Amino acid sequence: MVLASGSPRRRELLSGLGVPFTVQVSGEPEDSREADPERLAAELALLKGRAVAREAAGAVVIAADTVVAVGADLLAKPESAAENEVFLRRLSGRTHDVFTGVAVLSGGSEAVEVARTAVTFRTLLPEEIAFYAASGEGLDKAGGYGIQGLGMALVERLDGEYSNVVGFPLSVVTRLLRAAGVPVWGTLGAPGA
Ligand SMILES: Cc1cn([C@H]2C[C@H](O)[C@@H](COP(=O)(O)OP(=O)(O)OP(=O)(O)O)O2)c(=O)[nH]c1=O
Repeated sequence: MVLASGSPRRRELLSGLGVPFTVQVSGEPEDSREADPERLAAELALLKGRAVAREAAGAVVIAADTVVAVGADLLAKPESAAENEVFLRRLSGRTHDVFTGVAVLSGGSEAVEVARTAVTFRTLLPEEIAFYAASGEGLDKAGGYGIQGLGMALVERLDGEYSNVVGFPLSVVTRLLRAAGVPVWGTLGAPGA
């Protein structure tokens, strides 16, 4: 199995599934004009997977992409602490959606699925926004926060899978890998599950 991702969070979560893997990142920039966040997450996950599958014949390749959507806006990774503050002001006191697309490619077949989690932020004080942005934690993360870190303190409520927000929805990952013949936690599961 090959993980087509440079994300340390994905590596860590995949490590827990009991299946050996290597990491290979294509380095090709992903590009899409898709405006719908769910379809975008699926498309980018597939593009990342395909770029690596071309160079990893015979392997099962898994890739993912996380998209944060608030209203009609998509929040990518903030490029500076100042932009991170703008993102946090946008997220404060409201609910946004986190979509992660997971693509599994093996032997010429492709499967892709998207998980969605609704995340509600509490209303943040301006000082809290400045403090969190200055920590730098949000800079390499879609939406500008990390729920697995200090960013946990920003979140009031979750509706959906936690691991999806971290960037690797384990229910989807497990299902797609088993369907591709990878024995997650030592089993392929019930037939047709
Ligand atoms: C919202 C949120 C995002 N993130 C991360 C998950 C992803 O790593 C990142 C979204 O960017 P992605 O483009 O999905 O992934 P990536 O660039 O980190 O890695 P690669 O393309 O090589 O697979 O944001 C968190 O770690 N915690 C969070 O709470």
